[in-house]
Amino acid sequence: MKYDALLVQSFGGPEGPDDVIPFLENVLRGRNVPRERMLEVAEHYQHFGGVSPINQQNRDLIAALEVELKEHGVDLPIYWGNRNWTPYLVDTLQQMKADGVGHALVFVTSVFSSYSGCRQYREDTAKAQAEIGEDAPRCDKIRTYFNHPGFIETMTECVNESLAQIPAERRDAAELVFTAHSIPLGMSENCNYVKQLEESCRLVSEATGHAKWRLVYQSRSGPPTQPWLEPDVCDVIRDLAKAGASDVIVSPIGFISDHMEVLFDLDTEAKDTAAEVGLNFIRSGTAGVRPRFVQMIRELIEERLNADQPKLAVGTMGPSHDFCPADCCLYTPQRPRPA
Ligand SMILES: C=CC1=C(C)c2cc3[nH]c(cc4nc(cc5[nH]c(cc1n2)c(C)c5CCC(=O)O)C(CCC(=O)O)=C4C)c(C)c3C=C
Ligand SMILES: [Fe+2]
Ligand SMILES: [Fe+2]
Repeated sequence: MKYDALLVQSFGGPEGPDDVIPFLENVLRGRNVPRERMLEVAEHYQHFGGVSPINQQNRDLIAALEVELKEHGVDLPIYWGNRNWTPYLVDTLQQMKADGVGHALVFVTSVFSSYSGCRQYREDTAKAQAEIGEDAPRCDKIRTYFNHPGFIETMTECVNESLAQIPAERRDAAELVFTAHSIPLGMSENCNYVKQLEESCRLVSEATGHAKWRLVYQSRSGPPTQPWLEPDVCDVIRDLAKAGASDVIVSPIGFISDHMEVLFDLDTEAKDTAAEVGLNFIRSGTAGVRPRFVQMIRELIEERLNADQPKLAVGTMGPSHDFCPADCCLYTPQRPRPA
């Protein structure tokens, strides 16, 4: 297939204190999340000067990708558009149209398939295209990469670096805890989020040779009455300490960069919890601009440009679909019944 550009589609984040509340209002529009939770999360951002690192991380990823594509003769300009903050997707698509882009490949920064990480990005695109009108660039999302060797090797490298920080005599007993964004059970029922996460964790654990792992969740935002994926990382840290563990490695496999949910929910909250209960806490890295990860994105682009290119996947689930079926990652939130 012929494409004229790569679009990096992401979440967006505030770039200063005054951006925080309007950004969170964008994130939570139409969501069943108590206002108190929004204000609590706002405090996390204000802790860091109201600046989310996610935007700079996306700029860094794009710069690394530009070099990677050039070095391998892939001639595609790269654009960047967000859901919740500038540069907004609609403005980016408008610019792409002005630059003569007719058909773009899209790399979405969410790894695992869910409404928020898959379908909502496609809905964002359709909405922006409708606003622009008939000549809006066509956009094809690149398949999910949870079992691409480039993602698994990158996360394995991160976990191996963490294991190496634990004294050899304690290493085998260390608890490897993979984390991902919690989502409402009603959302997880209609997608392969948990299944894909379990497969990625299993593959990374196998590649590291460290069998003592579990998958837990973080960053829950729903009201207490709504069931979300559990257990929560901080509860698990407390339980592990009670059970006599000494070392815990926390690997945020659900995220590709150290954005606010990693810096606050793990590096602040989970780390403090571990300190309280006397556990040695090691936070493992995210993919960021690690070379194998950037190479993976180039490989995913090349397999779409060239039908002869192999579609790489490890484990038992095979490469995911290039085009999402009509019912992919559907979610219709249940509104709480009036009292
Ligand atoms: C109903 C589900 C979700 C609510 C409510 C929610 C609130 C919320 N999220 C953030 C910040 C981030 N969320 C990110 C990704 C993300 N969020 C959900 C679900 C809900 N979030 C999903 C399923 C995903 C996709 C999985 C993933 O990408 O990890 C991200 C990461 C974006 C990225 O890396 O591209 C951030 C950051 C806030 C501040 C918030 C409100 C309280
Ligand atoms: Fe989220
Ligand atoms: Fe999907």
